[in-house]
Amino acid sequence: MEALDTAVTPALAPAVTPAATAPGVTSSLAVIAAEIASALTRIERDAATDLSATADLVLEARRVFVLGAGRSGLALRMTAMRLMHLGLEVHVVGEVTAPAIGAGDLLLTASGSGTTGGIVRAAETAISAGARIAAITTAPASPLAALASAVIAVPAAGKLDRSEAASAQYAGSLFEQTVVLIGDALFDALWHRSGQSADDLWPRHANLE
Ligand SMILES: O=C([C@H](O)CO)[C@H](O)[C@H](O)COP(=O)(O)O
Repeated sequence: MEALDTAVTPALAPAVTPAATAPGVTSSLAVIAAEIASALTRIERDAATDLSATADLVLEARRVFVLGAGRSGLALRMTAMRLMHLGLEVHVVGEVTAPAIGAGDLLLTASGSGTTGGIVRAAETAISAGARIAAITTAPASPLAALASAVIAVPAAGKLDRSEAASAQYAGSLFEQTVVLIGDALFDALWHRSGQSADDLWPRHANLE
């Protein structure tokens, strides 16, 4: 037990700001809520944003593949689940059951930087195979965006993404939060277009614990 304490202590050492003077969780939550609202509002006003085109690409696709690295990928998995609930054939790239992508398929990607090597290479491969790309990114001039048929440009760069950070949060946190909400907005719009009721979708929810 003593050895464990010794190992953990150095990780806690940088916390030099007394808890009483540091912003509390409630304060941080208010900042995050304001940042999300600002980023999503600015998406609506951004002429480069292609929300409707992305929804159309999803509807037109034979199958939808989703791909993102790290937290961007985790956020996009939530969208993958909802699109499956909608009745679409959806695959998470990297899962053992994901088949080869091909003509008529859509690769829906999320990358804050738009430069993550594995994502860009996968997009190039997908295009070679005849698929189309949709990209959610903070960087509309990035290599990933250049490959995409539709780009949802989110003003959500974090402190490690670019020098002119749009967010006070750590790294890609704001971007990753918006990916979840953009995915929910895509789902919501597509759900209404589908004419299905909530009851129609419910049987597609996982029933194995
Ligand atoms: O997990 C991530 C990191 O913690 C930033 O918050 C990123 O999502 C991951 O590194 C992928 O980067 P991007 O492709 O630039 O989103």
